Amino acid sequence: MAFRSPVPDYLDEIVESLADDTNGAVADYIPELAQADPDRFAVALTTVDGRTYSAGDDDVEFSIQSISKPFAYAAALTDLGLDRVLDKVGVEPSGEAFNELSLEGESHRPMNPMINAGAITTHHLVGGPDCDPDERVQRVVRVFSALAGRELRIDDAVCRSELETADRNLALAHMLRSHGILAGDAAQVVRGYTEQCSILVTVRDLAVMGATLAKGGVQPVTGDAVVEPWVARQVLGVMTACGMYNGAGEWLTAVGIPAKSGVAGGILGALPAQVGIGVFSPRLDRNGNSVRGLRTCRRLSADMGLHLMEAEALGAGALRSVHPGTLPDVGEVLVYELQGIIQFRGAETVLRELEGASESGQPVVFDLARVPGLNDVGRRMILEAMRRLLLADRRVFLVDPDGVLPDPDVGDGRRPEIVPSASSTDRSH
Ligand SMILES: NC(=O)CC[C@H](N)C(=O)O
Repeated sequence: MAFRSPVPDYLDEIVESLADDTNGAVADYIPELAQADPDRFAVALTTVDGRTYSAGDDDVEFSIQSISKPFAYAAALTDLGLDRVLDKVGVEPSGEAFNELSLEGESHRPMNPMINAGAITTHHLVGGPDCDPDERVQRVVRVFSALAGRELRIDDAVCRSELETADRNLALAHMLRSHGILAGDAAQVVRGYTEQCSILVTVRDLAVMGATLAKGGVQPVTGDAVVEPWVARQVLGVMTACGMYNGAGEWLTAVGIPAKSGVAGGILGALPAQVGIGVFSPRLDRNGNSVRGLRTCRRLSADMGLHLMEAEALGAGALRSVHPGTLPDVGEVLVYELQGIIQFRGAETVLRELEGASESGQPVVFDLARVPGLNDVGRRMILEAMRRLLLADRRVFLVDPDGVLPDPDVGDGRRPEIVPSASSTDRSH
């Protein structure tokens, strides 16, 4: 029998075991959402290397609603840069409901882009101040589609229905205009924001979009760099601080997955460097979060250790061994054999070991054959180690069969000498 991964079985089990929780109620302040089938339930998980697992009603589309907020924020950051966005919208949790007019004291900036006041302002920032309103919505749809890796569309019925009852958002927009935060026509901006909220997604779309944030802006299936790494980081930071409205502190400690919910019943999760998560179940709790969606996230966090603050030995053992070896025409060398992804923590163990090593003057070999990659800090720290060794007149060699340290210029034009490998004499681990 063919091997089957237990991951989809695990997701099936979650859906089965939570299916009979019928607590909560579908949102009815948007008439069209009140029509939703309350029993729908789906979960999807996408790894940062692009594999999606899903269970339940994973092909049912629903309107993205407030889950559009982090992605529109990403688009605004991309279009205007951090400073111009921060000028208009803050990054502090409001501790209030999503539709409160939570403005900061002096600046009158909305507290953050995850509440409606901030999201309406953010929508208007997309494309810059001179962007035509329809073009702005098109830009939002394009960015969301690139994140999801497929052409997304707006549900006109949901949009029309919400616009008929949009007094609250219109009021927010007018207040924002009166404070000079919002420049556009209030009705026009609310229309655009509502269209943005009416974009249809499935849990699989959300999981992939979340995985894109978790992967520093690179869509894990298409490989496209949809947003820059600093944008993904900024968005995840804001989701962590403000994503779950008034429950932010409880959520961060108990679940620890940067997340965003929407009133149609969707929840987006994104755990940096690991996974994106999408859940859908229309019955909501008092805060407007999907009841089964929240429980699903709790299960994933508890069962799979998917928690931001989980400090398991990531990057441990970066220095696999230090051992004497020989190189043809060179003779005795000291081999530093590295392994795993090299980040600050791993590189630091290498630097520390070099510091402790005797002043033998022996040539040093950095063996990266077991290193799949270095992040920017890891790369700079290893190159700096090489630079200091070269300055001290040590010969430095690099074993890098996979080219994980391309162009190893140590900063002053000097480079380590490239060798295929050093044969070890006495291996001592
Ligand atoms: N929390 C939500 O999903 C709210 C989104 C909805 N479109 C609104 O603005 O009211």
